[in-house]
Amino acid sequence: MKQIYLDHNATTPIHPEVLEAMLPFLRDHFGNPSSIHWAGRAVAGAIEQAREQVASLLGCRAAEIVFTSCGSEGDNLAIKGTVDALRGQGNHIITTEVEHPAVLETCRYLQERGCRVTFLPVDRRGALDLEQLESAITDQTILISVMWGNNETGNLFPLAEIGAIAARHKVCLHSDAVQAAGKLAIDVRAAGIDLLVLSGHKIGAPKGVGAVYIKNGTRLSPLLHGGHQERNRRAGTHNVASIVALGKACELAAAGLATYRQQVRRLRDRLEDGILATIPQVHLNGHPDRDLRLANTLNISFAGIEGESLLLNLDLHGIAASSGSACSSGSLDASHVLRAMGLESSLARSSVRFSLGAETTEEDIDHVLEVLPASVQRLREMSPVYKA
Ligand SMILES: Cc1ncc(COP(=O)(O)O)c(C=O)c1O
Ligand code: FES
Repeated sequence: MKQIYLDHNATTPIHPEVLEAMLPFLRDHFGNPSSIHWAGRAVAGAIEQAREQVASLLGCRAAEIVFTSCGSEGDNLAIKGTVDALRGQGNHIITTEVEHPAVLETCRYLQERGCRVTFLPVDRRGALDLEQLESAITDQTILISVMWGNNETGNLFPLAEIGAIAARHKVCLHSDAVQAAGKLAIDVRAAGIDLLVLSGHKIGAPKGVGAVYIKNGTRLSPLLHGGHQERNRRAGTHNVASIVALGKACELAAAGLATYRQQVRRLRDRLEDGILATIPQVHLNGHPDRDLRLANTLNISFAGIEGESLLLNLDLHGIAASSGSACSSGSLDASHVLRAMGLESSLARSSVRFSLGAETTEEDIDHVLEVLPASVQRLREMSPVYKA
């Protein structure tokens, strides 16, 4: 059976050129980049090259990039590191109700320890009210944290406008760009961002590596204490091969950005149009303006059925998709993102996320469009709650 992978927001396959780039660092170059001898020097240069490659994707300087073990670590570092460094200045954080758990749970953790956190609501489309954001700022506010692209709906947030607000009030701005980096153009300087997080496994590098952009001059305490790696901002011997891979993945993403967006967007729109045209009682979750969503993401609720049942059904046909985020699959709770958008709980539980990738083909999409209507129909016929 043909396998069709439409869960790229959960993780992506390693790009063949990325694998090629990292292999010598697993096989031959084993040195510790902090060592001064030949074995260390052989890998230290590769780490610095990777730093340049990541910086170039984001429009910053290499010295402003710190490597981490994943996107979640990056978000923890950005948020806890700011709160710790700016302890004397204030204790209020502004974020949104639709962040990834790496941000939400970090903020809740800090809330239990005395921080005040404002979780901004979103409207039915999943959009923020920027006036509400601005009026939430007080003289105690030390951090605004808003994601660039939402992992479940693909919704994009206007970081440049938020950057202007943050600058006006001189508040530090963090963005979780794990889903956006490598999928669309990001210029951290133009957007006025102080801290930005990305993760390797969403863009063709392996799992377990990420990076944080820390604007020159930003006050940030480290999360990991120990050695002097990463200019004292992140202790721990470098994961050399994965860092090399992340650098290569960023280089490839930067070079292929326009093609990726165009190609993936065309296929995503084909899937979206096909579903809306052939299946009754479906609800698009996310911004109706497709320009305001990640080009690869489509989130749809199929009234009357459980998203999980539909996923199992699709899986029998070799189609991999997901309901919301990978880390909460298996949980029966409706997605916090869809609930924040005001979707009633049964409709939220009937949602399925399709996230395409660079290797997705037109045949893949057509196959899904062949299988999906009959699967939905069959599940609805068995459903005690569905009314045609
Ligand atoms: C928006 C967002 N932030 C953070 C993360 C966490 O990244 P990582 O899996 O590298 O820890 C993810 C991964 O699902 C994500 O989608
Ligand atoms: S950690 Fe990846 S989806 Fe939650």
